[in-house]
Amino acid sequence: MAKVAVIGAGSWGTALAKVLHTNGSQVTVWSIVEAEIAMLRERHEHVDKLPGVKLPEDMEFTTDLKAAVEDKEYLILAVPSVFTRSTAKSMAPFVKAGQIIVCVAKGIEENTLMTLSDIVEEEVPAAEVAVMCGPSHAEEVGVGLPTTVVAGAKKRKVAEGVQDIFMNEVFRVYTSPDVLGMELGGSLKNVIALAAGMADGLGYGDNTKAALITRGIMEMSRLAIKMGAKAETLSGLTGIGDLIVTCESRHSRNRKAGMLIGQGYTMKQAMDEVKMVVEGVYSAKAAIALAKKYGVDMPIIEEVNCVLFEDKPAKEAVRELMMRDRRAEHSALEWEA
Ligand SMILES: NC(=O)C1=CN([C@@H]2O[C@H](COP(=O)(O)OP(=O)(O)OC[C@H]3O[C@@H](n4cnc5c(N)ncnc54)[C@H](O)[C@@H]3O)[C@@H](O)[C@H]2O)C=CC1
Ligand SMILES: O=C(CO)COP(=O)(O)O
Repeated sequence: MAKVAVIGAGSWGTALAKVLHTNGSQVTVWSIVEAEIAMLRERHEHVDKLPGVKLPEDMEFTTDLKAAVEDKEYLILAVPSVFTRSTAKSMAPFVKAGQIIVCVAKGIEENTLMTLSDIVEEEVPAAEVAVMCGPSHAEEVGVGLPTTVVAGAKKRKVAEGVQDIFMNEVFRVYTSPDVLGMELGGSLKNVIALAAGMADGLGYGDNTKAALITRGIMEMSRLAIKMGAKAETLSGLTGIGDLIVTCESRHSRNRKAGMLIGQGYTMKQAMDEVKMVVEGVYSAKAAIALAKKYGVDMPIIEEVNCVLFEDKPAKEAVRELMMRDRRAEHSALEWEA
């Protein structure tokens, strides 16, 4: 039986805590939000963020970070990306060499352009750092619908350890050494999902959605590969797989926020309405900064930035994408002489 703490009690942390407990781990859930812990203790259910998913009576809930972190083999870091650094910094004094921190959030830090695992390595040098992501909405994981994800780490042993504690007959976990590719896939897809949602909100159709997903994965891949990620990762679960689920699913927070913006809500109104974290809004500026730094063309992500931060109407953004200079689909393909 592994001793595990889930740090962050939003919808994802709660769903993963349930998976770990089902698999026989002893699970402690920590949140900085006292009212959330009080609710979890009393109701054994996150009634706001994951209603209908009952948590076991012997799961512990605490606001005491030291107690949560100490003596645990695995620390599952499930706070939204904007709180990753502050939470990691607060955990650092309690983390001992060899404890494994698994980053399950998705994002790129706006001012440093760092991935979340890099932030955790910087803040908690004693820890071994892993990531886990893929096409996995909490609402479906919480009720045990078959789901596949990938556990990533530089060392195979660490990734396989994460695979061991999470894997079961409805939660299949692959492993990968391409942590960078996984994290870029998981973060950039949220920005494309905002665009897909905007298309839905504008009343556009399946053709538009397919175009955004296909051209979206191309621009995500262009950047990720230039940064050193592997092409296979972008065409796997944490790339195209996660992009498909987030652009299509009724559970997707980013798609929903985009849809509201497409219907005329402001970014702030849309984020308030979704009530859970809309990571694409935070990753959008970082994505465009990385595109500039690495000299990569990312037209969809550029237009999403214009809609979010420059009040460009979503309809106008789609028109501009459609009216870009004509070109070949794959510029590297050669023509007959
Ligand atoms: N919900 C999902 O289906 C999935 C979410 N993720 C990722 O997991 C991360 C967390 O997402 P959700 O659980 O959906 O978010 P959420 O919006 O449901 O939960 C946010 C939680 O953050 C915590 N929090 C609030 N303020 C904080 C602070 N100042 N410091 C530290 N923690 C604080 C609280 O526990 C709060 O419930 C995101 O990066 C998301 O992209 C990844 C896969 C699936
Ligand atoms: O990353 C996630 C699911 O894989 C959560 O983000 P969305 O809810 O926007 O899809």
